[in-house]
Amino acid sequence: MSFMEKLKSASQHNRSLVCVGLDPDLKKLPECLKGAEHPIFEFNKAIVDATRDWVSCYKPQAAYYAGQGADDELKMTIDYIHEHAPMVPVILDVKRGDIGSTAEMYAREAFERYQADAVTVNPYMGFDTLKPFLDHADKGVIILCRTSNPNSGDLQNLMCDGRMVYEHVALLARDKWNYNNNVALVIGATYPEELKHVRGLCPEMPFLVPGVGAQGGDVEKVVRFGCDANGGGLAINSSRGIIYADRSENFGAAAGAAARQLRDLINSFR
Ligand SMILES: O=C(O)c1cc(=O)[nH]c(=O)n1[C@@H]1O[C@H](COP(=O)(O)O)[C@@H](O)[C@H]1O
Repeated sequence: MSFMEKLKSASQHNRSLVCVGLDPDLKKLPECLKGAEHPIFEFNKAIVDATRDWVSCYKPQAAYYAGQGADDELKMTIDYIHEHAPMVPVILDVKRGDIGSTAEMYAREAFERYQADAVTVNPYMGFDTLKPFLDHADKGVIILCRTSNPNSGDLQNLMCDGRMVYEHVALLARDKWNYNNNVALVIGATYPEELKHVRGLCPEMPFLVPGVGAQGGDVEKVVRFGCDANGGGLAINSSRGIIYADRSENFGAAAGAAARQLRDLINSFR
């Protein structure tokens, strides 16, 4: 099954637009996991076990694994999701972007080494740097468009040929880069007006929307402005807001409850 089919099917089956971000920081893990051989994996495993019925996808952020020397635990986590939550796709959030020959290797890293269903990419260097990802027709390629961070407008809102840079990205994604129907866009929940605008430009494209929870994005606006005509088309990510819902030994159950609560809140606006 392709990423797009998997995302749709998990979203329908679990009636959920929630993406759980697996961004484990060793310093924030519950005491009960300290001293475990693979604490990050054990943490993720409990989060996945508790949340898999309430989500449409998972998104491990690669920096948390690379920065803490835990590449093996990233691989173990993705393998675990494929085995124990096989209908739920995995987005490897690594925001890649480099010249074509290097991008080929990054695509191999995401899709062959880690067996991710989708990857996040940075379009700053242009089409040839995205092509090695886009050519994998069954994999999702999720392109940064209007990101959630405070200074995202520095470049993304610059006017150029009568449009802002992020609008150019949305139009290129819609008209030139989506030749395998495997493209999605990242739009931050912290910029709901831009989300509405990009939905107008790209009525059918799925959007990954990070920035609810810890970054304070407004869930109601995200849903009302971002859904497609069928009330779907969004993967709304929360990482810290779900994985650290409780930092005692009860963390798994608390994450499950937080994911379910976010799912229900989102659904109440659909
Ligand atoms: O591509 C992303 O996922 C992403 C894009 C963006 O514009 N903003 C953003 O926060 N993210 C990621 O989404 C997650 C947000 O985490 P929380 O703020 O803890 O929910 C992190 O993994 C970020 O790297």
